[in-house]
Amino acid sequence: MTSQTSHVPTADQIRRAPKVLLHDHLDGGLRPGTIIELAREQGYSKLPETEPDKLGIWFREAADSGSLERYLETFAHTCAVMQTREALFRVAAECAVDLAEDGVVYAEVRYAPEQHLEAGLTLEEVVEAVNEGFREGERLAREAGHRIRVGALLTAMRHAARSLEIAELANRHRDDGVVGFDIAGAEAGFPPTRHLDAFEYLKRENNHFTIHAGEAFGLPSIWQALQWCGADRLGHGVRIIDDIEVADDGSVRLGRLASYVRDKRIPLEMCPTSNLQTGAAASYAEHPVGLLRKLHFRATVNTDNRLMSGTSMSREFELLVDAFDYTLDDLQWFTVNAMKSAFIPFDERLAMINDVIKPGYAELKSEWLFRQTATTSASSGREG
Ligand SMILES: O=c1[nH]cnc2c1ncn2[C@@H]1O[C@H](CO)[C@@H](O)[C@H]1O
Ligand SMILES: [Zn+2]
Repeated sequence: MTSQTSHVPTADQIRRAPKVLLHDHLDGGLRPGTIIELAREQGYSKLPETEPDKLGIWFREAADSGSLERYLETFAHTCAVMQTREALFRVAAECAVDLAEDGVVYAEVRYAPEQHLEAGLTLEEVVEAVNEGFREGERLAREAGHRIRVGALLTAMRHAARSLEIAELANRHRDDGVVGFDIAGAEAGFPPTRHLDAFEYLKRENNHFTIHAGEAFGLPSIWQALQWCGADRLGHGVRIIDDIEVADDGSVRLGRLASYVRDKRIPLEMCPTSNLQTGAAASYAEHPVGLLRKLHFRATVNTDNRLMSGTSMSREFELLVDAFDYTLDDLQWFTVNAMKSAFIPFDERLAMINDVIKPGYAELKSEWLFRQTATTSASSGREG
């Protein structure tokens, strides 16, 4: 057994590996059982299923439509039950606990405050309830022996007209658990430049933002997000491969935009399963993350919506290990990339990399040594 093959991670090692998640929607990650309980408490009667397993399957299948617009329709049910302080607190706490159990040590979780005002909460109250929920989830995770830190990203919906207001909200709460801003929703027909005032405001405030771009629409969306809006990161960004040519002899030519993305180390928040469901990629093996990792783009791996995709960080890593034969070194590379790209201060990112991520992977990588010793002594014992 060579050390190289020993480093092909097992499912158990992937789960125990420290992981960093930059792109996860709070309203796309509820436990099915929680949705059912909240719906019952709140008198919401439109759920398509009332048994947790069936509801989980319903979300996955409904999200498998091949279209981003149809995929997004499923969020009507999750948002419907996230309209009170108690519900937001519970969903946020469970999110932190679930991520921690899956081995995520740092997460930026996003949601759109404007979608949680139907029962009379103010934007401020929504942010406070979610922040309190994340703190509670971090505490519960610690009690269960896990360490996780969760930051919030406030999303504005790109079809709506509240982005400046949401950007101001994010800025007001920047020292209080909100680490940045995002825009999401249907991409085609809603270019990021519609929200230029919000992005310009955040830049003047020296604040951070990511933009969903290059998922359901191609290079022009990525170009606008970077060169007009000044995004720090790209949500998905998979269509950047439209600006990369791979010749038959394997040589690669990057266009101007792809070169810029790689040269400037623009982080790509890639979400493989979500991309298969919305039609942005055809299969795991053909997912652009494979090529982008080889070309040393600042690629990261993410869940997007754990409920709609029936996934977790560990599962996304497992699927990529199957598709691309990734080793623990590759998973560490994605994880360090993600931590470098987080919106928390540099010294804290560095400490997470040096004190949590690298030691965690080093520990996992050393395990094969001990397994081999045990096998050898057992077999020599039998022979003797
Ligand atoms: O992959 C995606 N692309 C674009 N928008 C999305 C995606 N996943 C979720 N949302 C949208 O973001 C809102 C806030 O969390 C969700 O309600 C959903 O409408
Ligand atoms: Zn997303």
